[in-house]
Amino acid sequence: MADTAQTTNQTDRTDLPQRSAVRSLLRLWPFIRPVRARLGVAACVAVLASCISLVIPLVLKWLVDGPVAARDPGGAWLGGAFLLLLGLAEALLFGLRRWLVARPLAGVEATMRETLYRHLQRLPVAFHDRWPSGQLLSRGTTDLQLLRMFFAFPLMFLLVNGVTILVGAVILLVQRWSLGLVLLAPVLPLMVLCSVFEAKYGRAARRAQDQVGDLTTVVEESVLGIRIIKGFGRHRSQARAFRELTRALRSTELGKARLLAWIWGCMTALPELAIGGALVCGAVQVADGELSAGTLVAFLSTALALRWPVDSIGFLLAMSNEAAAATDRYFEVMDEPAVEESGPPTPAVRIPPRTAGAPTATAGAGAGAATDQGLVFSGVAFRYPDAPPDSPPLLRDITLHIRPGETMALVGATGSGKTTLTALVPRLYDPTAGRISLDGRDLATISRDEARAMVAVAFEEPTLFSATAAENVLMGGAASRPGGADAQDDELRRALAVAQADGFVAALPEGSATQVGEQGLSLSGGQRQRLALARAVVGRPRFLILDDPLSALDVHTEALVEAALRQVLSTTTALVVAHRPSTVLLADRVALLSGGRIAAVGTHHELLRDNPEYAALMSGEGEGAR
Ligand SMILES: Nc1ncnc2c1ncn2[C@@H]1O[C@H](COP(=O)(O)OP(=O)(O)OP(=O)(O)O)[C@@H](O)[C@H]1O
Repeated sequence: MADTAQTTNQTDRTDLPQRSAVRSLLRLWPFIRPVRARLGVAACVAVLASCISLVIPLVLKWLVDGPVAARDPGGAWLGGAFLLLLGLAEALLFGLRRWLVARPLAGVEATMRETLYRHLQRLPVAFHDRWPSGQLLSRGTTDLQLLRMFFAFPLMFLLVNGVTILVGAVILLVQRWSLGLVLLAPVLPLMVLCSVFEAKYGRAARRAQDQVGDLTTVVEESVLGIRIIKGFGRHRSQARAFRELTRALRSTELGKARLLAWIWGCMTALPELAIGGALVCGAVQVADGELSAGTLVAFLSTALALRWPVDSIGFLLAMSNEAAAATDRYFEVMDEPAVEESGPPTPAVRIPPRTAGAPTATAGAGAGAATDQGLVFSGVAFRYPDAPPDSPPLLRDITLHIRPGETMALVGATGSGKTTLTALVPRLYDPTAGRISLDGRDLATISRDEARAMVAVAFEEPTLFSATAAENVLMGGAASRPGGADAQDDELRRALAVAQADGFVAALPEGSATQVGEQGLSLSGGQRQRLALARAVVGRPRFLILDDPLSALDVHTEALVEAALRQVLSTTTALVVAHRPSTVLLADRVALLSGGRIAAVGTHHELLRDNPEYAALMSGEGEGAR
C-alpha cells in the first residue's frame, strides 16, 4: 500500500513526443460537429460585440472634435446617449453568446463522457489490468471539464480576440499609420514568446493532469481499502505517499503559475510600453498641430480597447494547452482497441499438437461419451498480454473435457492459474493458442455477449453494485424474460433459495428491495458471497464457473449452500475452483493444475490415493507452495 505512489504513475506520458496543441484539439471535431452551427452563431455574436467596443473610440473622436470643441451640449448629450446604447448592445450580445453556447457545450461534455464510458466497458479486461482506475476517473471528470471550459472560453475568445486585434490594428493604422506602427512593434517578439510559452506550458499541463490521475488513484484505493489501512496501521505510510504526490502536483502547478506569470507580464508590459511610446509621439504631434486631440483620444481609446484581447492571449493559450493535454489523455483511452462484445467473433486460434503424456478430458470418463459436448479445452495455452515476452506461458497445453451435466473441480496451488483458466470460458481473455468449445461450438466463433449468456460466473471476490439486493441478483439473468415481473420474481426466489440467501435477504429492512453495495447496507462476506452465487445461478446457465464460491461461509452455511448447489450443479456443466475438500466433494471429478498443465484428472478419492501433490494440497501441506 505504501508503494502506491510508485506504482500508479505508470501512465505518466510526459516523456512522449509532444504533438502540436492544434493537432490534438482538431481531434475534437467529431464531437463539435453537431453543434457547429450554434457555436458559429455564438462566435459571430461575440465578434460583433467585440467590434462594437472598437466603435466606441470612434464616437469619442467625433464627440471630442465635434460637440465638445464646438461647446454644443445637445451634440454632447446625443454622443453620450449613443455611447450608452453601444455599451448596452455590447453587453446584450455577450449575454446572448453565453446563452447560445451553454446548452450545446454541456451536451458535448455529456456525449464525450458517455462515449468514454461506453468505450471503457468494451475494452478488454487486459486493459483494465494495466490502467490505474484513478487515471481513468480523472480522464472522465477533470479532463472533460477542462474541455468544456475550452469550448466555452479559449476556443471562442482566441477567435474573437484575434479578429478584434486585426480590426483594431487596421483602425489604428488608418487613423495614424506612424503611431499604429509604434503600437504594433511588440507583435513579433510577443509571437516568439508565445510559441516558447506554449511548448513549455503544454508539457507542464500534461504532467499536472497525469499527477491528478495518480492522486485520484491513491484516494480511491485509500477509500476502498480503508479497513486494511486502519487494520494494519498503514495510515501514516499512506498519508506519506499521498503527501509526496500532492507535493509533486503542487510543484508542477507552481511551475505552471510561474510560466503564466512570465507570459502575462510580457503580454502586459510590452503593449504598455508601446502605448506609452505612442502617447508621447501623439502628444508631440498634437502640440505641433499635426494631429487633432480627438484623433489622439480615439487612437489611445482604440489601443486601450485592444489591451484586454492582447493581455488575455497568455491565459487563453494556457487553457488551450491544458485542453490539448486533456484531449491527448482522452484519446489515449479512446484509441485503445475495444473488443466487440456482440459483433463478429475473433478468428479461431491455431490448435497445436497435444503434448504426449498430458491427461485428457476423457480420462476416467465412461466409454462412448460424446467428445465435443460439454466444456472442452483442447491444447489451450495462455499468457497475460503484459507478461514479460520471454516468460513461459502461464497455461500450456490444457486439455480437459467436462462432460454435459458434469461438475469438475479445479485444484492447484495458489498462483497456478486456476482463476486465469476459468476467465477464458466467459471470454474475459482469449487463449493465446488452442481451442475451447461449448457443446461443440468453438468459443472463438461465439460472440462475447452470447458466450456470457451461456456461461455464468461467481468470482472469489463477490462484488456487489450500488443497487437493491434483487437488482444485484437479477443482473445475472437475461435482460428481458418471457413471463414479465412474476417470472422474474420466481427466478429471484429460486436463486436466493439455492444460494441459501433467502433467509437473510427477507430479514433486510426492505427485503430484496434493500439497497446493498457501496452506498447501501453493509453485508457480511458470507452474505455477499451468497448474493453473488444467486446472481450466478439466476439465469439457469448452461455452463457455470464458480471460483472458490464458498470460501467466506461458516461451516453451517457452507453445508446448506452445498446442498442447494448440488441441485443446480446437476443441471449444468460446471467448473469449480476449489481449495478445500468440502468444495471438491461437490464435483464429480477433479482436475489438478500444476506447472501450467492439467497434471491429473480423476475422482477426489483416486487422486488422493494416487497423486501425492493433490494429497498434499488437500491436507493443507500444499499451502507451502503458496
Ligand atoms: N492481469 C494479470 N497480468 C499478469 N499476470 C497476472 C494477471 N493476473 C494474474 N496474473 C498472474 O498469473 C498467475 C496466476 O494467477 P491466478 O489468479 O490465475 O492464480 P490462482 O491459481 O487462481 O491463484 P489463487 O488460488 O490464489 O486464487 C499469478 O502468478 C498472477 O501473478
